Amino acid sequence: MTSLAIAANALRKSYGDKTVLDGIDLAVPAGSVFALLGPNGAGKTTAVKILSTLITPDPDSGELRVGGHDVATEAQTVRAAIGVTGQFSAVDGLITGEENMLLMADLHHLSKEEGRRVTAELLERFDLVEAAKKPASTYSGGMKRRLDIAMTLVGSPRIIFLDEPTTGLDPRSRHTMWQIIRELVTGGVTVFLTTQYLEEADELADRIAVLSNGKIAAEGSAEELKRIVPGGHVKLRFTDPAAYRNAATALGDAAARDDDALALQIPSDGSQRALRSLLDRLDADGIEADELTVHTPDLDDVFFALTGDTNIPAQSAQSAQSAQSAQSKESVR
Ligand SMILES: Nc1ncnc2c1ncn2[C@@H]1O[C@H](COP(=O)(O)OP(=O)(O)OP(=O)(O)O)[C@@H](O)[C@H]1O
Repeated sequence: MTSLAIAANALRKSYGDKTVLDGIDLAVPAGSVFALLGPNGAGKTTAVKILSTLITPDPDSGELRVGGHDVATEAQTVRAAIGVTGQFSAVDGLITGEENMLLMADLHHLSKEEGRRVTAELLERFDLVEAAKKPASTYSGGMKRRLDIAMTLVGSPRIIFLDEPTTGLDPRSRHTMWQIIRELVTGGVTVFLTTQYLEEADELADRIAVLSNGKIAAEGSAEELKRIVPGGHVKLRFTDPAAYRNAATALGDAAARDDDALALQIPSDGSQRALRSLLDRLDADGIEADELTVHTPDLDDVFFALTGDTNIPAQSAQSAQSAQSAQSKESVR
């Protein structure tokens, strides 16, 4: 069984009479990327601050373990196991990038020699060698984020919290940051990421939780989440007009026709059961499509459905568990 890097049970936080986190559960397997997705003010930073021991949850919260340690009673041990970067960056703009790194090495009680070695290695890894002797205030947004992560890595954390790591970055810097995050995970680090960017969660996260009104409105892999909103369909393409007409007749009103493209579109959640039933119907009439494509809605659809004012119900715990991850976004037969 995979061990959990982060396990939160009924996590609650209120400010006065404003409930920010209304009893959320989190389970993040070690070595995975977990994305907490939510609109502005949803409580993402609050969750990161609690998990990283910067603030305490409400007393009626359940158990909260990070790196196997109880956040309430073993905060020091938790702090030693984690790294945090993001909106409350530790970068000091008045000193150089290298000095920031060396300061961090001091804080982690590395020897002078070891501190210099680790600093040089990380500056190299994050492409900051040229800028190393310049004040960090002169760095671009992307360079500051890279320095911030490099500083976090001085302590060799096993769990890293990245609070909106690419907000405000240009596309190239964003892709560099994604690459850095992927490499961290390859090295066995667990990444807890908050983001407002659906694309980012889709690119990086093994599991995504959508935070809305203080609750986890849905949780699953990107593919699982896409399947809980309407808009999914199966497309059948034909090259033979006769086969197309046969299929259109066999499926009747269930299929939307595109006579020019010889394509039929059938609403479907893309589940194995739905596909089997469709294929059975086609087989029964001896119809063979030249191409079958499953289209699932994208994460934007999910996000707006779950965080906006719509009639999509919140995902039940049971459907979250039973959602299958085998379905790829575009599975072509
Ligand atoms: N110290 C505080 N006192 C009172 N209210 C607070 C405090 N910190 C956060 N809040 C409120 O809690 C809510 C959640 O804030 P939080 O920063 O966690 O949201 P977020 O999802 O990270 O948003 P963003 O994407 O804008 O950073 C907001 O309404 C915020 O105003």
